[in-house]
Amino acid sequence: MNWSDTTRLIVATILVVAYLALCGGIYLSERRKRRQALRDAAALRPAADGAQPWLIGYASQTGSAEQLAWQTARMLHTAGVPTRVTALSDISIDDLMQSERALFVVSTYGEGDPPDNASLFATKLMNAKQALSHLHFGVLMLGDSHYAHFCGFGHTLTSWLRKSGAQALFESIAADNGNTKALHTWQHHLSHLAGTADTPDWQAPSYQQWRLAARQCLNPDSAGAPTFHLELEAITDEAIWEAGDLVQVLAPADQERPREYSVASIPADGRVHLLVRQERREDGTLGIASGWLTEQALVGATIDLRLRPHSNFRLGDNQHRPLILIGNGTGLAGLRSHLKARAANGMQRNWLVFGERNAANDFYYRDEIMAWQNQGVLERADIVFSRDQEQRIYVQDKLREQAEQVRSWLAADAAIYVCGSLEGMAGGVEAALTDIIGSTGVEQLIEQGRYRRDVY
Ligand SMILES: Cc1cc2nc3c(=O)[nH]c(=O)nc-3n(C[C@H](O)[C@H](O)[C@H](O)COP(=O)(O)O)c2cc1C
Repeated sequence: MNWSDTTRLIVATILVVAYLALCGGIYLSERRKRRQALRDAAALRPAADGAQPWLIGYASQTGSAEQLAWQTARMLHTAGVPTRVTALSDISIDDLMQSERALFVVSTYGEGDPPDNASLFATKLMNAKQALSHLHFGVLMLGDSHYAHFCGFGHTLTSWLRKSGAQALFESIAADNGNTKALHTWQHHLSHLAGTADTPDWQAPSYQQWRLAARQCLNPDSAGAPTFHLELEAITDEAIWEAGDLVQVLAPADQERPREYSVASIPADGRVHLLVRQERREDGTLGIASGWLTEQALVGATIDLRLRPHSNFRLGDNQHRPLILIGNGTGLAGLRSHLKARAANGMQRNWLVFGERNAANDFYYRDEIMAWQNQGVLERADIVFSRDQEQRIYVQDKLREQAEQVRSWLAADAAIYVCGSLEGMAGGVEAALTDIIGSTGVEQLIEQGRYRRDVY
């Protein structure tokens, strides 16, 4: 064996060992998660006497309703009431026929629409009256009264249950932005039903202090509103999050209404990155939260922030699949965190379809995106600038143009992640996908967890 053969052997051995260590790491982390899930389920297992579990269904986009559903289950469990917690889309008509008591914790999106993980339930079960006279139910409706259809889906669900003959255990409760009084009313009803004394209030979400470490305008001279890249450092606790997660920020001028932003970085960056567009109201004044983050707070200022796990938009089971990442404007934030995670994990089957106005001013993170293309982290990138040519083109037009590619990526088991504006983009993308793979195809993607959205 000559010298270069020995070197090759050493390098090959190191690569094999590194690969085995990586596989081992993934295996251990998956095993930890599985064990935690089993522990959660075991803690809430039905009582041995065969008592009928209460069904607790949640409809949740960004996790608040899901979290409250689990809190509800834990509280009932403590009182000796067995429960079964599940997303609305996983509830069948048989589940409802076999349950005597069901509690629903549901949020609302769009124009009074259900969150994605309830859309199948809404289209398949709620499209007709069912025979549910045996069922007793309670509904906690999460929403935001700034929207025209406040708690719209909660109300639609309540009236469908009533029309189907189910009996309300109490009036459905509307919680405006997680309002503590409404949550207390819900807890009070639960205690009463479970036959326990009122339990202590659930804690209002706690915020941590973060330092605004850097801020940069990404689109000087843009025809659109200024958009900023922000970097924040945790002052107190160690920060834990995953690609796809969100933050909630409290602006000093409005401590009642936190604003949500998608995180644009991964923990390995050491900082939470945000992509924030500066909003201006019609009278020319700055938006409360975006004005605070992009202008009034000085670099070095303390920001009240909390990280929110966004289970619907994390990679989860999709981490081994090819990804089609679609978005516009500040939606690039959520896609960037995924691309960073993919680059760190050596996953190269990624296709970015991103839209903004003009290449000259609005190509956020251009160098990074080009570098990902050169390094092969992005197998394909279609950056669409709507106003760089006579005829406006958008991400949905690009998808239609690339229909064959979309079909071939989906045939290779790809998952689709959409981040950005609800108005125009999200609906346009869904219509394009429906044209390309049919409505049954889209439904199947949703059912398989391969169509995830973080839209606002
Ligand atoms: C893009 C977007 C659209 C929303 N649309 C509505 C709406 O039409 N009506 C409403 O009451 N609340 C609306 N909300 C507020 C959510 O329902 C509310 O924040 C809820 O607590 C989210 O719960 P979740 O984390 O379980 O999804 C909207 C929130 C966002 C971000």
